[in-house]
Amino acid sequence: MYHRGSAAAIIVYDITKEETFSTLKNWVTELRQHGPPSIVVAIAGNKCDLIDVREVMERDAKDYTDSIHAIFVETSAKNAININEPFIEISRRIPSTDANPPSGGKGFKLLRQPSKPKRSCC
Ligand SMILES: Nc1nc2c(ncn2[C@@H]2O[C@H](COP(=O)(O)OP(=O)(O)OP(=O)(O)O)[C@@H](O)[C@H]2O)c(=O)[nH]1
Repeated sequence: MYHRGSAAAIIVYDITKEETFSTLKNWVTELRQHGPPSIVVAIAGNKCDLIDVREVMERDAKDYTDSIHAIFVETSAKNAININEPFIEISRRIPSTDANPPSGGKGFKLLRQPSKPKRSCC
């Protein structure tokens, strides 16, 4: 896992494999110990279309993610369920890096600087 300078991390487990949820907890511990202190963590329980073979209960995953203040969502990459949601929530939680935005919040125009006249030796 490479996390130096990261603003956010999404950790994915497979809801049909309990061991992937246990492994995820190790990654969270690693992130908390060595990752940036303000990193936003999102946990995605993938393959939520396979509820018949579910091994990780949604309630258990939610309780755990609440305890570590992480974003939680169950996803299905196969059926395109909740794929955008973690990204949207992450973008809400990442603090703005611009402490002094332009007044009015309407942005500003980048203007071309008048080029300095070239000096010539003769
Ligand atoms: N039913 C279902 N299958 C999925 C989903 N996402 C991935 N898969 C399938 O799971 C298998 C592994 O997908 P990969 O993208 O290779 O994921 P991986 O983490 O490398 O592999 P595993 O951990 O072994 O699942 C492939 O057969 C995918 O088609 C999903 O949301 N639902």
